[in-house]
Amino acid sequence: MENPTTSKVVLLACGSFNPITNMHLRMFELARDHLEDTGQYSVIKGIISPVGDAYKKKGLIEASHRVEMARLATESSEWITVDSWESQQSDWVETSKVIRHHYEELLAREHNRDDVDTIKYTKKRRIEENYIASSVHHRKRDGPQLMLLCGADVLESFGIPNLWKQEDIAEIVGRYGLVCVTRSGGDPHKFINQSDDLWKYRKNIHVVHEWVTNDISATHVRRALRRGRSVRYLLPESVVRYVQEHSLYSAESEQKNADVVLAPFQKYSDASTSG
Ligand SMILES: Nc1ncnc2c1ncn2[C@@H]1O[C@H](COP(=O)(O)OP(=O)(O)OP(=O)(O)O)[C@@H](O)[C@H]1O
Ligand SMILES: NC(=O)c1ccc[n+]([C@@H]2O[C@H](COP(=O)(O)O)[C@@H](O)[C@H]2O)c1
Repeated sequence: MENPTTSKVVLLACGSFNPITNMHLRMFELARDHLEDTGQYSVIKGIISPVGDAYKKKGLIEASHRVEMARLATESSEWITVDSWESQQSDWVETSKVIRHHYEELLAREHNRDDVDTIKYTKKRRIEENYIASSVHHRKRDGPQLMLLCGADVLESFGIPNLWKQEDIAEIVGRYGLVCVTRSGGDPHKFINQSDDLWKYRKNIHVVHEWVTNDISATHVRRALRRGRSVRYLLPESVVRYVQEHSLYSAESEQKNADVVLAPFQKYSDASTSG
């Protein structure tokens, strides 16, 4: 049964997922436990959104493979899903726009649910229209919240000059909210403290401490694969099989986009640091 005192949350993780690792999946579990422990939130869904090919990061293999691996990895999860909308766009989509897209989808889904509920309700009890309208309004206010889920490296990347637009950071953190999982070497609390912009929105930033030092990274996995080393237990078994079947990640694939001088996400000229 839904607890009426908690806010429903959908977690959205954006990244290359090149390939998806066990740590990406663990990040969702850690975030859900952390938010639900506060007694204020109930996490209803997790969305993995792999970036499109136009991101042009070095070594980024085709989105179709990355999406498929993420699908295999989440097959057994009851709440983590994969969404390919971002990966199918021909141009790179800034993260703020990806969040906006998913938020609109959530609202549309809620709206449809409200419509169905309203019809059922009217049929059953024939309550006056204005009462129904007010209950629909109430539900909207209590609709799910969308939060961006990321590792501490992404939060700290907010401080890299010309990487993120200041208004995008304000929108992501101020309007939606952020759940940030610690990663070895980083100190998100210190970073938030040193940034005036982030400090302003500190109540919307949930830092989740990962006590088990776990530095699995996709970079490490790709390196092991091109050296013919085992990646078992770093990735879900189904993903290990997929990588083998399609002979993914070689010295050659690591050179993809190596000649791209400035990738699209590095091209802002009007951006400034997060303060
Ligand atoms: N070990 C980890 N601990 C915490 N967060 C992580 C970890 N690995 C990945 N993440 C987070 O998962 C999201 C997607 O990550 P991404 O696809 O860039 O993986 P990555 O392992 O950092 O990749 P790469 O090594 O290719 O840069 C990011 O928010 C990233 O910070
Ligand atoms: N300005 C922006 O919106 C911006 C800048 C850099 C990275 N990103 C996003 O952050 C994620 C980072 O992923 P990687 O760490 O794999 O590069 C990607 O989803 C990327 O689209 C967004």
